[in-house]
Amino acid sequence: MTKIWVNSGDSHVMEPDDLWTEALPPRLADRAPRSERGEKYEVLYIDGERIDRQLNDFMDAMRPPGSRDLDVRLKDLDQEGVWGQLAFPSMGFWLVSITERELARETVKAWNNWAHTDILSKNKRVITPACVSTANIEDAVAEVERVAELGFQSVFLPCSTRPGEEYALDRWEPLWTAAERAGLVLGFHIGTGGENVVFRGPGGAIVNYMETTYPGMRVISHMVAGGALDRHPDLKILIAEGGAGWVPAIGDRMDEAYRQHGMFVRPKLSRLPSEIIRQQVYASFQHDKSSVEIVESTGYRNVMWGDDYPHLEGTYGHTQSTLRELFDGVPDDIRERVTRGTFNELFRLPEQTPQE
Ligand SMILES: CC(C)(COP(=O)(O)O)[C@@H](O)C(=O)NCCC(=O)NCCSC(=O)[C@]1(C)CCC[C@@]2(C)[C@@H]3[C@@H]4C[C@@H]5C[C@]3(C[C@]5(C)O4)[C@H](O)C[C@@H]21
Ligand SMILES: [Mn+2]
Repeated sequence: MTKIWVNSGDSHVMEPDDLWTEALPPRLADRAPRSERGEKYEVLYIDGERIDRQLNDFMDAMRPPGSRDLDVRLKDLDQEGVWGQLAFPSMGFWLVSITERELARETVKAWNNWAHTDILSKNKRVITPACVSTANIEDAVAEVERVAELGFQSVFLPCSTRPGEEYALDRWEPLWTAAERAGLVLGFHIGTGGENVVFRGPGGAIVNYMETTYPGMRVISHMVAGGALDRHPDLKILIAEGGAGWVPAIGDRMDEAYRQHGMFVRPKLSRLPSEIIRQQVYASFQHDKSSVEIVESTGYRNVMWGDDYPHLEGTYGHTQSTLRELFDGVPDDIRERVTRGTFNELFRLPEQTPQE
């Protein structure tokens, strides 16, 4: 049976444990994110703060052979039919929790230098976003300009922000300007920037899974209603791993707010929220049938498949069967759009995806 070749808009690199100890002086490296295996949980330390993270068995469960080895990863990808990946950070996700300016700036720079040297410069199929400081916008702008020169095509940002730092606020404007000017896609990955376990009780595993999806919606409402995307029409944002079926629906609801509460709306927008979403907002999913169905039923086309490799929520080991279930009976142009076209609209891979 011929393979359906796809690009993945949501994958992950697993950083070496000594990334920051190798790159930074001890006075900074000792405060960089590090994880230790506790009795039951992986224990995370960030700038001296201890955070009990994931259940050990949860973390152990997600380990395809190539998680930490690029050459083996490419073999995994050939086996699964994935040509290219936009591979988000793993430990690098926690850099967004650092609020001290120098530590944030230096740990981010070290992460980007590692990704450039060990991933981007060593292969033609896996690219990573760059990290930026969320502690100081000036530093974030400087890093955007630096990584654009190095060939990065996107920037990772957390879906949740600290109170008073919401994305609709003006504080972020220099970063939007720099990212648009550099042509970098803003990649907001779900489950970052806030607590991922907010409910302990019946249904906790599913409730918390949903609780990490909602901040992805909030990113869109802030970036659209706050005017950032209207002011920067060439800026594109990707909500990674949150599914895509709900995107047109929130566009409708924001249009309704824009019209029915027009007397309260500020800033006024040059386009309806749903138009801005259709032109500048992208979303990735792994298994959701609804993410494919809404392309044909609503005409929202910025839907991108993702393998979430090497995470448990991803498709490693069952990618081709997932793709056949998703695209059986789906018109070719929609399958092509979701499996490769949307990715290729946002990112340039040195070597193009093989045709089926
Ligand atoms: C949720 C509980 C504690 C409920 O327990 P109880 O029934 O009350 O005893 C239990 O079921 C559990 O620990 N489950 C493990 C999975 C989990 O932590 N779920 C949280 C919500 S889902 C999530 O946070 C995603 C978005 C999706 C799963 C992978 C995820 C945790 C990843 C994983 C772990 C870590 C966090 C990270 C990036 C990272 C490097 O990879 C994202 O920031 C976030 C992400
Ligand atoms: Mn992911």
